[in-house]
Amino acid sequence: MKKAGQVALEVLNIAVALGSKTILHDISFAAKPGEFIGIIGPNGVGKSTLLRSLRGMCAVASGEVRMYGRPILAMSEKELAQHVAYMQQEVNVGFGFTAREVVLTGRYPYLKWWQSEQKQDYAIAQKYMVFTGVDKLAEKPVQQVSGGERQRILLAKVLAQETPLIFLDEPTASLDLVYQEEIFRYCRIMCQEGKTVLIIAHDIKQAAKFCSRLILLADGTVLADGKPQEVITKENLEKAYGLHSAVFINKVTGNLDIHTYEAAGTTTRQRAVHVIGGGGSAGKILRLLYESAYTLSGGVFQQGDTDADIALAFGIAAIVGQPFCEIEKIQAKENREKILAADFTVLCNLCYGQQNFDNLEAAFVARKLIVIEDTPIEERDYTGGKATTVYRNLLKLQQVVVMNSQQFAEQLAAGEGFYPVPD
Ligand SMILES: Nc1ncnc2c1ncn2[C@@H]1O[C@H](COP(=O)(O)OP(=O)(O)OP(=O)(O)O)[C@@H](O)[C@H]1O
Repeated sequence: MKKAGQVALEVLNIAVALGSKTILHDISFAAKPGEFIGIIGPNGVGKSTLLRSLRGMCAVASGEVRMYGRPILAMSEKELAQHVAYMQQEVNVGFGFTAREVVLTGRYPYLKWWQSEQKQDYAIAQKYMVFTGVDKLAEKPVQQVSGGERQRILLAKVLAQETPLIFLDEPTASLDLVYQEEIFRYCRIMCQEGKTVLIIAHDIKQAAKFCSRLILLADGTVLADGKPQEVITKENLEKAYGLHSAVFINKVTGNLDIHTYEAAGTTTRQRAVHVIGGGGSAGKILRLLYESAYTLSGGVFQQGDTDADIALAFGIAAIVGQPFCEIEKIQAKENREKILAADFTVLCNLCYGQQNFDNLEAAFVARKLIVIEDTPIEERDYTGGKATTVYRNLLKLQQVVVMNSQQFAEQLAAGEGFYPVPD
């Protein structure tokens, strides 16, 4: 008997072995009605095994699984099927069955052995075929529908089971982007109606966009469990997938986004570089240097500026000032300290106004300075010529090397350094 406010699913310290191999261990979590939980993790980590165990299709070596307070081992197959509908990764749909017949099989937990489907079962099947947009295919043999349509027919079947819990094992595999999003949207609607959905997903960005919670598996257990932004961090992605990444909020979509990159030859961070930028001038330079394993600092950027966002995404120590304000004394001082502490400094192709003029003056203290020049200084000078004069004086200094950002990228990739002596 389900009661309001009850936990839908409890997983109490389970371990699962297949043959002699322990696949999962120390797994505990609880799921409430209305939660949309994405299960993510690398290939072979045990996501399908976990879902099968929670459905009672794979025995647990220790621990217990409960649905609405009842241990699943105490439930009959029919009772279980009234609690949870499960869409497996590989489903063999019987040859010659129409879409409607397939969806109607979702009603079997409610039929007595002597009964065939009733009028009401047909109505329920119809309702979910409409919901997943396959009602027009009702009389078509499932062998004659597309992969995407087939997935939606199978989803309608799972929904026709009308269970409070729904488990989906990669329901979006082999679907195009539109169908993938649709399945996630259907799930979100179902959760808003009070169901609990557990979905195995490989597309982390999509899972983060739609799921209310993510469970990340690694090394046979739960590495992280929480809201998408708590689970999808560069540290967790590195631990679980061995993936080097920057995690950030995409300003265009407003969604969590991930930038992945190949790690440089060395995993230990090498020489220290300070990047003077702002207004988006430093983004590419910061990314290139970070991916080449330099230890970075940057500034003085302005809050809300993409350079500040990029620094945040990569976990780079950045000096960030208030937008539309002159660089404050304390930030100017910190900027110079970082420049002095760095092995070399990069002055990006930034535009100068009164507010950020100190960024140009600070560059004079650099012992080694690379000046990125993609556009002539005159086109970037909003100080009435003052910045141009100071910039020209800067370029006369012996420690200054001038190049455009393309040359910078090429020299960095070549790994030869920027100076005749090591940087
Ligand atoms: N019958 C079996 N006997 C022994 N080991 C098995 C068996 N079935 C699967 N495994 C192993 O169990 C581990 C977990 O498999 P599982 O399919 O649960 O992983 P997964 O995370 O769902 O993978 P994927 O992302 O590739 O679908 C894998 O290492 C797999 O090789």
